[in-house]
Amino acid sequence: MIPLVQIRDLSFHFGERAILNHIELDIDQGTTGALIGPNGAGKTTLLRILAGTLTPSAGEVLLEGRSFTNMPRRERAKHIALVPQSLDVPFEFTVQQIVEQGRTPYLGMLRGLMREDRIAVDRAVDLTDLASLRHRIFNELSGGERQRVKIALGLAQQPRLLLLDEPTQSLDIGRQVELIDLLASLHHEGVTVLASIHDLHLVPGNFAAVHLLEPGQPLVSGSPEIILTPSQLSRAFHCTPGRHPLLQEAL
Ligand SMILES: Nc1ncnc2c1ncn2[C@@H]1O[C@H](COP(=O)(O)OP(=O)(O)OP(=O)(O)O)[C@@H](O)[C@H]1O
Repeated sequence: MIPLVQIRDLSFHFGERAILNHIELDIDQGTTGALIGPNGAGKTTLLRILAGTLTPSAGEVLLEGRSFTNMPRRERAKHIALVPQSLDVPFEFTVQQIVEQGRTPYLGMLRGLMREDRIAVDRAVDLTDLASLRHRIFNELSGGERQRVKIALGLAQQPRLLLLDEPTQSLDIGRQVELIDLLASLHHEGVTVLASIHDLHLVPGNFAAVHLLEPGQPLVSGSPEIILTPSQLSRAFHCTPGRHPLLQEAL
């Protein structure tokens, strides 16, 4: 079966600086992947390329074998949604209004929200347990509450691939577990998930595949048992073995 997404020999430069070099990656339909790597390795950059908000300098991204780069932006947004690290909301938008923005790719010039749009928004609100916050102002929410709103916004797009950029950032441990449970329920609904993540202890048991990105290096992919070894992590994160609990024994 053809992978949902294929990244082929992809490189990316910011000006003269090479950030991603010759990246190869297949993402199979219905899988959950964790994208890990040290600060500055290019995880956000890779997610943004996958979401279509950055264009690769070389190589290509294929969605079910079709060029993703040449697909109209609106069409791309129906397949792949990115939950960013932060969301700047300049006005006093409510949670409901923000989540409704996820329907933008489906709206025509003269077409407001239709029944199917409201169903998708309600479903996203339910999955992220936001019903009680629906009428609150986004900018007045806590970091953890905002995180759930960003995810609901992505879910309202009804993507086949949901990308999340450090989704556990600013979540307490209870909310981290809720997030992991939410990703598991999305997985059961057939949504493919790729999340960049620094909390490596959350990876085993919750993500089937791990993709390790080091600056300027090819992406290394495998199961958590293969990738999350003390020797591999201490090399990738430039940390002496034994100096961090995660580097003392396999996760
Ligand atoms: N707009 C930009 N212009 C120039 N360089 C940039 C720009 N955005 C990011 N970079 C650089 O690209 C590199 C990769 O950044 P990126 O945010 O993708 O890394 P990351 O792996 O997500 O890091 P972190 O774990 O710290 O979030 C970094 O060195 C960063 O400074």
